[in-house]
Amino acid sequence: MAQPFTYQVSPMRVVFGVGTVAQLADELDRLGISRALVLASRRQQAELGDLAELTGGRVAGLFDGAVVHTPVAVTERAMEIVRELKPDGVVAIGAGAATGLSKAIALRTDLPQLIVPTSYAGSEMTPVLGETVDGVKTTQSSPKILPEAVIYDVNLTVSMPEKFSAISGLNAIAHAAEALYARDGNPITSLMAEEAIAKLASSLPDVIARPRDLEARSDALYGAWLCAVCLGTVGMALHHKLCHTVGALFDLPHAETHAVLLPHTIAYNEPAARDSVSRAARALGTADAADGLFDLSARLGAPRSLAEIGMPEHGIAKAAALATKNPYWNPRPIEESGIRDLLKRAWSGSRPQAG
Ligand SMILES: NC(=O)C1=CN([C@@H]2O[C@H](COP(=O)(O)OP(=O)(O)OC[C@H]3O[C@@H](n4cnc5c(N)ncnc54)[C@H](O)[C@@H]3O)[C@@H](O)[C@H]2O)C=CC1
Ligand SMILES: O=C(O)/C=C\C(=O)CC(=O)O
Repeated sequence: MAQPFTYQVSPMRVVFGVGTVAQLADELDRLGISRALVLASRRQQAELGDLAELTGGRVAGLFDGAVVHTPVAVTERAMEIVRELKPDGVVAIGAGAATGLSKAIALRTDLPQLIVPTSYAGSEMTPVLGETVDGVKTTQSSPKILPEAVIYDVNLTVSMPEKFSAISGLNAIAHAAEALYARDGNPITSLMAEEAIAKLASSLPDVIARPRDLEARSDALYGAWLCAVCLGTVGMALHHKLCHTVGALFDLPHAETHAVLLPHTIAYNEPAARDSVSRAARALGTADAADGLFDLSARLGAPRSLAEIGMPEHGIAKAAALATKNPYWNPRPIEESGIRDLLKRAWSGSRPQAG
């Protein structure tokens, strides 16, 4: 018998393809944006050329100070520019850091947002924003945070360094993997999650081998988009909570933290969500999802230990205590001693175990 479920689709326009950034001016018109604040790094500005030309003159100003984990101090600097220039919309061209800043501005102003993602992080599809103050990330969800439109241009992902592409792809896979056992999961999201994991698991090795291959890049971006839809549709669980806790506490790189922790959090949850986790294994083409993810990381040359990405060993106990203080819903009860053991294994890069 089918499980009862609720399924709600986000009001979001998506344009996907190769060279789609050329449609930026048309998409701005659709949203009624004629004076955009553009959030883009110098590297992206150089890659895109003349932004005034690309947007048909619809630029009020530029801000290139977005950083990972959306610190409120950076948002306040950007808000000064918003108050000064009075733009009628925000355009973020960049990876998750630029998207996070755009969402933080939209939360405060309700300005419409158009996002052009350049990594596989997936924030552009979600009404979720995590903001950081003094090493603590607080996550909230609001319809104001959800971007109105997204242009996925495969060309803009080609410059993503190979190693970061793999790591960012594992961040995306985490969204789909957790969607399979989400409390508010539903059949459509699960179908997308399986397809997403399979697409990324098969395309990421090709992206590493041939980073300029548009077919591999296109498959990876398509998989990342599906993962992002999953994250935008259902709630997060232990894996995301743990990443946010250790990421903000020790200022760890976001996607790398996901890549290291994913096999361990999936192993922890597997005894309580066998059917869902077996769908992830099927998508990976392995008998065991946690082992399959651990092996995929090795194959992609992604980091496999928290030590390697800068977490101090003495931080394990503090992180376990913090992660269990205000936990997200999770299929398996979140127990501090179990999480401490999980973090010990992830810190040293040991093979995942249910614990
Ligand atoms: N709220 C949400 O739903 C989500 C939020 N996030 C947030 O996004 C942030 C992480 O985003 P990421 O994309 O992982 O990292 P990021 O935005 O920090 O970018 C990482 C690095 O990759 C480089 N890069 C990205 N795309 C590139 C390209 N095409 N060519 C060359 N270099 C490129 C960037 O310049 C940067 O140096 C975090 O703050 C995280 O919390 C991530 C996923 C979902
Ligand atoms: O961890 C993720 O990839 C998903 C959500 C967030 O990063 C939340 C945020 O900090 O914006």
